[in-house]
Amino acid sequence: MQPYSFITNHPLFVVKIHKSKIVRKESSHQVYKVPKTYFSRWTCSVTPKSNTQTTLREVFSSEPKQLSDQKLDRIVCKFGGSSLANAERLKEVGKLVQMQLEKSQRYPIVVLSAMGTTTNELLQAGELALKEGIVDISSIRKRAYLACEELHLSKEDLVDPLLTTLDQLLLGIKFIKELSPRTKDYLVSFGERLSVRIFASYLRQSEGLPTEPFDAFDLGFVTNSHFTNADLLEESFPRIRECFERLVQEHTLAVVTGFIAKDKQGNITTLGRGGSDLTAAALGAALGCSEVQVWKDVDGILSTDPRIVSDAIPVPFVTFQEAFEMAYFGAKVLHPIAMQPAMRHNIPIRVKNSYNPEHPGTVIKSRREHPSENPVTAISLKRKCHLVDIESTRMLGAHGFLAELFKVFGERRVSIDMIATSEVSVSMTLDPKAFDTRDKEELEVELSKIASVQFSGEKAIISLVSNVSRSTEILARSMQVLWKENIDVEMISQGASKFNISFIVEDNHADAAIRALHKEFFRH
Ligand SMILES: Nc1ncnc2c1ncn2[C@@H]1O[C@H](COP(=O)(O)OP(=O)(O)O)[C@@H](O)[C@H]1O
Ligand SMILES: N[C@@H](CC(=O)OP(=O)(O)O)C(=O)O
Repeated sequence: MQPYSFITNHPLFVVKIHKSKIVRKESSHQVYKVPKTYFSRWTCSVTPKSNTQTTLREVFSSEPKQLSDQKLDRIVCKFGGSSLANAERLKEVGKLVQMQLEKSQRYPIVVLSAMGTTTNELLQAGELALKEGIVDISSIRKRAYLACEELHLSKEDLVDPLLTTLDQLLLGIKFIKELSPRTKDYLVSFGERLSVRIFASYLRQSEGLPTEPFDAFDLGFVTNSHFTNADLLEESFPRIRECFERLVQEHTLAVVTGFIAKDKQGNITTLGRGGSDLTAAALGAALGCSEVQVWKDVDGILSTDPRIVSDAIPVPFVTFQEAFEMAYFGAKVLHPIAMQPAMRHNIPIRVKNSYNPEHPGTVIKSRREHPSENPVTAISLKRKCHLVDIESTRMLGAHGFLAELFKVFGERRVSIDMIATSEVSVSMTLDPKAFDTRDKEELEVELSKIASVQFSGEKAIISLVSNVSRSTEILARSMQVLWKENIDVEMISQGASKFNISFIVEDNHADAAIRALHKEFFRH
């Protein structure tokens, strides 16, 4: 089928419309070239549902919908693991979904992560099977069974088939002694696949809602094969739209797995930790929804990590770029890439608290209507980064040095976060998540061919997401504060991003630095 094809819901015919000149003639289908006045560049195949005299003209008597520009008058509501810890929380989330339904009179599209810490437990179970030869899914089984019992659902039909397959997968890991990134993705997919089935069943049986669970890969989510951190392919967007229109009726409340997708070979992939936010934003963008709501356990995006500063305050508004900088530089609250589809299609994201639904939370939009008085919007922290100091062994100013350097990192898919250069030396920080000991050894060997290299671990990047047009003030106040705290700044990056000023400090000074800076900009 062509990517843009869709099926109309005519009562008398199954009508498949294809954006192509020629449609393969299937035995049971009559193929019609539709008159230009109805669908320019569209052809269709029509299968009568029953013996009927209805003419084609009647089938196409209404104006065709323009698939690509059409907006869907629904919102996407994503609930993360922190909102789905147990049966009680699932009931609360059920209430929030009903509230949304009453408010808008439209079924929201619900995206769910795995319940609580299931993803971590699945990964631990994989490691245990690999390293100790022990197959143990008791914590995962217990959570799923407890939820079924408390929600009065039959565990035999709902979760047992998935748990049996999970058991077999772990046995496979134990015997084959292999836990490749591909297997890891298959392993963690059980978390989201369990949660959507339990929640959809609960809403259907207890609340009488027309709910159906969907695995995101059945709704068109296609990625490349970078297992554990796969990129959503552009072709997913028209596919999602086509699948959604075909599989989800107007009166269906769809509950979709976050985080997981499939590659073109049909292997299950994941979008990176926290990737359900991206699933929600991609669905919202593909379907032209009016809003994407991301429900967490905090009152929106806070001025800094609440685990370091307990009185961090909610930020009512941030731009997409600011949210991206925050997320990329460590604020765990949102997946860094999630902003991209929403930003491209100009769909606002609202971060809300499922434990405090009355709070307005944070709105993320393209543009700020009024400049904020505070030059700093929020402070984020990325810990345990590696700092690499590289000095060219070639003569001063040799061209192509930086290009060669970046090629070494690019080939190993190691991303560089911050960078500072002088004539012959370069210092950079590396994302700890995309970098392991083997990468380090390989990088050392390759880089030593063109430069002298020194790695030092245990660094932290502190990022002030801010109005950079006030950078002199921000830098002066920040340096003063850090100087008083006796904290050395090892590197500064300012100016490259219009929304971010970053400093490198020793990791063991990071908490003190964040507290001092937060006090200076938010609590003075
Ligand atoms: N700047 C920040 N604003 C809000 N939350 C933050 C921030 N930085 C870190 N966090 C942490 O992010 C958590 C929410 O993200 P996460 O656990 O991924 O939610 P979920 O699993 O519900 O998607 C919060 O509980 C909070 O501890
Ligand atoms: N369950 C996955 C995906 C996810 O997005 O989770 P959460 O929404 O709870 O951050 C993870 O733990 O990474």
